Amino acid sequence: MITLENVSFKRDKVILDSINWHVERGEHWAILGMNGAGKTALLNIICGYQFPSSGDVYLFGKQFGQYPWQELRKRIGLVSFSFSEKMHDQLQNYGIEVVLSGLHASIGLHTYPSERQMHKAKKILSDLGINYLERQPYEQMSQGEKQRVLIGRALMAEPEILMLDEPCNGLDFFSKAQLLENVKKLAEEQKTTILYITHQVDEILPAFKSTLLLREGRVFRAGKTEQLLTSEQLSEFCRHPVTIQKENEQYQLNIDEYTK
Ligand SMILES: Nc1ncnc2c1ncn2[C@@H]1O[C@H](COP(=O)(O)OP(=O)(O)OP(=O)(O)O)[C@@H](O)[C@H]1O
Repeated sequence: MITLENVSFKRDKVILDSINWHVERGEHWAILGMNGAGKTALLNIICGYQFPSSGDVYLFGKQFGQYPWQELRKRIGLVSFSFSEKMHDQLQNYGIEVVLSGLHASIGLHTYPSERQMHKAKKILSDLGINYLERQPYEQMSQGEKQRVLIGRALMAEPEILMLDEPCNGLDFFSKAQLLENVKKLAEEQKTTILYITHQVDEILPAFKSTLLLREGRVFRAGKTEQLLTSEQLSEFCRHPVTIQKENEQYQLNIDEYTK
C-alpha cells in the first residue's frame, strides 16, 4: 500500500535519510520519534506535499512522479495540526458542515449535500460520540472536540489510509482518552489503515501492531510493536536508560534517572 525505497529528503540539512519502509493494507502503524525526528516530513512525502530529494515512493501501487498524486491523495485522510491551523474558513461552520466538507477533501462546503451525505455525516458524528457538536460552531469547540471533528471530516471521504499526526497534542487527559477511544474503534473496524504519529508511548494502542521508530531522519527500527517497545530497545533508541511497563494494555515510559 505504501513503499518507500531509500527515500531521502534534504533542505539545508538532511531531514530524512535513506528511509526504507513498507506498509500493507489493513496494518496499523505507530510512528514514534522525538521532536524533529522527521515524522511529519515523512507523512508529507507520502502525501506528495514534499518531494523526496532521492529514492522512490509508491502509494497504492503507483510510483511518485509517474502518476497524478492529487488523485491518490484523495484516498488518504490526513488529520494534522498544520491542517487544523488552516481551518479559518471553517470557523463559523457547524460541526456537521466541517465533517461534510471532507467529501471534497477541501476546506469549505461548496455544494449542497444530498440526504445520503447528510445521513453519513451524522452517523460519523454519532460513531465518534460527538453528535452534540452537530450544531456547534467550530471556533467554539475545545481543542479535543476540534480534533475529533477533524477525524470525522477525514472519514467522510472513506479514506483507505488515515494519517493522524500527533492528534493528542494539547489535549487534557480526559479529551485524550476520548480521542484514543475513537481511534481504537476505527482501528478495530479495519476499514482503513492507520498511521499514528506520536512522541508518547502511552498513545500506542494495542491495535497498532507495528511501530516505526524514527530517529534523526532515519529508521532506527521498524517492526512488531511488542518487540520494539521494550526497555532495552527504547533505551537504545533514546540513548538513555528508560523503563517500559505495560499496564491494562497501555505502555508507560519512565526515564530511569529521574525516577530512581
Ligand atoms: N520543508 C522543510 N524545509 C526545511 N526544514 C524542514 C522542512 N520540513 C521539516 N524541516 C525540518 O526537519 C526536521 C524534522 O521536522 P518534522 O516536522 O518532520 O519533525 P517531527 O518529527 O514531526 O517533529 P515534532 O515531533 O516536533 O513535530 C525539523 O528540524 C524541521 O525544522
